[in-house]
Amino acid sequence: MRDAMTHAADTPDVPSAPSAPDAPDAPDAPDSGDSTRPLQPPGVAAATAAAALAGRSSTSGWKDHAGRIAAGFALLVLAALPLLPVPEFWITQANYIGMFALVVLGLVLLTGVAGLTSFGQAAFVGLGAYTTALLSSRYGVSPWLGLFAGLMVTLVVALVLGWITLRMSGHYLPLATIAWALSLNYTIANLDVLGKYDGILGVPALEFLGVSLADGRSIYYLIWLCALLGAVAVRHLLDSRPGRAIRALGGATVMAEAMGVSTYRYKVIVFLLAALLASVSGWLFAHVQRTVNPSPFGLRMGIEYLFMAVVGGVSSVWGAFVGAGVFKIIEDQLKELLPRLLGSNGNFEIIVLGVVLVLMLKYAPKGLWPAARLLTARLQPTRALGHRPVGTNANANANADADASAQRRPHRDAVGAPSTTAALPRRAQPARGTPLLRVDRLRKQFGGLVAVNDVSFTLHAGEIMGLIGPNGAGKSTTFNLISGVLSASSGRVEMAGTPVTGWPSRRIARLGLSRTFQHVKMIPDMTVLENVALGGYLRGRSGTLKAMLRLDRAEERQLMAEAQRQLQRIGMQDHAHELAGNLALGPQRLMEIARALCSDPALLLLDEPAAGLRLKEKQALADVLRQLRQEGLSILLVEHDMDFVMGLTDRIVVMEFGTRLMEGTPQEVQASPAVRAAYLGTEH
Ligand SMILES: Nc1ncnc2c1ncn2[C@@H]1O[C@H](COP(=O)(O)OP(=O)(O)OP(=O)(O)O)[C@@H](O)[C@H]1O
Repeated sequence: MRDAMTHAADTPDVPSAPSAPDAPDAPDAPDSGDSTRPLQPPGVAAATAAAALAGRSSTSGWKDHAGRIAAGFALLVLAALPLLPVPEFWITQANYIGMFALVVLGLVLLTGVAGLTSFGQAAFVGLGAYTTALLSSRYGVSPWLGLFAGLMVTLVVALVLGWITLRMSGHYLPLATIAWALSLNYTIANLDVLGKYDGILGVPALEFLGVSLADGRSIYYLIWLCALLGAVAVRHLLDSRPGRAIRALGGATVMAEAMGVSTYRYKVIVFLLAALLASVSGWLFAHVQRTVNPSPFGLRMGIEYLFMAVVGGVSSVWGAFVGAGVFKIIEDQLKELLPRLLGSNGNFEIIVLGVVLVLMLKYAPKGLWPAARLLTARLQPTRALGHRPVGTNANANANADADASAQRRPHRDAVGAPSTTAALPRRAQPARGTPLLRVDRLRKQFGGLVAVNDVSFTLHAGEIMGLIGPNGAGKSTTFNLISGVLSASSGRVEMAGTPVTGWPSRRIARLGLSRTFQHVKMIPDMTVLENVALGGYLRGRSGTLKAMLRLDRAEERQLMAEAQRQLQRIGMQDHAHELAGNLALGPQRLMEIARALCSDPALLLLDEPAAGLRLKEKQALADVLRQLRQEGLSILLVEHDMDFVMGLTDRIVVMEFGTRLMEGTPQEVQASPAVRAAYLGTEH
């Protein structure tokens, strides 16, 4: 168990959606210290970091430049399209692509990033469309008020649905989305007031400052304004404090909770955002079509939105546009072509699209946008690759799409000027020698197995305590009970005088407890710097709206500067912009320590921090931990490397078969025949 890691760190094909680093029984992989850079004492690292950042800028500068030119060109084409003498059909297509992309953007957040699959987004489109259609056509309400009303109706319905379904896991959530997609659609189709299957006719056109948006060319700008604003807001969100928490939802919830994140709250937020984006699309749809009926809001359309997301790249913001565009254009062409080819009418395009989806899942599961990014990264001039900074690799660059990786730019700003960024406030450490952690007859049973059997000990502020014992002794389970990852069967845990037994880990984290995990838990497609910054979650305040409006930059700079500082402290600064999933096990463990330190803890729980490190790295890590102790931090560590433990700890608790065998100084423990017997597996 102890040498296990959560994923293949050197896998070149890093998934753009978070994988499952939280899985407790992840496959074992050999330790690899090769890419580990020696730990450096605090302060020595600054020059190296600056050099790495300077080296980095030439590659990313080229990419940024090319990216900006491509984006500028795309915007120019978008802006000019309605002014050009192109067929009306093109404009209609572009309008639908913009409206579809809005819904798919929600799916990028919900499914691609947060890992919550929904087949029901079309129902939210329907809520937005029907609300404005009903109010504006029957009651003469302004369509702009209809937008607001649609958003409110969607918000209420999504809140209720989210509250009921978002605690479900596995296959149950997608099944639940199918259920509510069907029931919402049938409800709409059977209400007299909504015109049943005939729907509502005579929906008025939108007007803006007295200008009618009745024709396709004039509403085009509004549709694309909404779509692009949605995309920018989603990108901003993903590149922020709440964004990092959202990106943990896809497979790192245990870790995120231990860093103080309420993962359920963020699931609800993402669900609401996706529903609201769909509702805006529905509002536009109603005023483009000037009529609504239930069929565009059914389950089939819900599946097609997911299809678009997968085609474009389910975790990629710009992939939403690619997916919507490719889907709409191919579907329309097939609708024209297939009946002519086959000589009869029918929805043959569905069959072809189904086959295309299966082939895409097989050969390009990440979607077209990430595939295009990979291709352009490969075509990148070798000159630029030659300037790649220490610690990064081509795969990191190529896979750094996730569009979630928009985050890099501000981070560079942040770490580029750490001296001008005010440091985050720090917690007052408890007085040295006072009891900080009291564990009293703590017990955990897994069925008939007593993993932790009435264990008691007290850790005092400012000391480093070791928790050792043979494999299976119950050390990691004890860690999980103390930190709230597992709930105790009985017993009591007190942190700084506060009873925390039964508290969830995010609540305990607020008291200043931070931890690392026996099996590294991280977000592999986020950079090392971002992973570490997630540790500082509780030190920030910026919420979702602030992040989407980009009003969080000052705080974000502080968080990033703090993350950079902690990386420097443990000698990992050269890896700051590398994808965490590309690190070897040793650096991943160090990254976890930096992440825990980023929370400014009073008590640090380290589960096998030295595993995967080379001798010099272990010695440097021990130096860093001693330095932390000097600064007043208290540390409880589980470790199998006896030299490391004996040279570092003040006191040691030895466990065997779930019970506390003894407690004493390193010398007392080393001299104990009982401890030796426990390790040798003999009677005592
Ligand atoms: N979730 C679980 N369900 C059932 N049994 C578990 C669970 N977690 C741990 N155990 C069992 O509890 C016992 C203690 O496990 P634990 O991981 O705490 O030991 P450890 O001292 O940390 O061992 P190692 O040094 O090998 O990591 C083991 O027998 C283990 O198989």
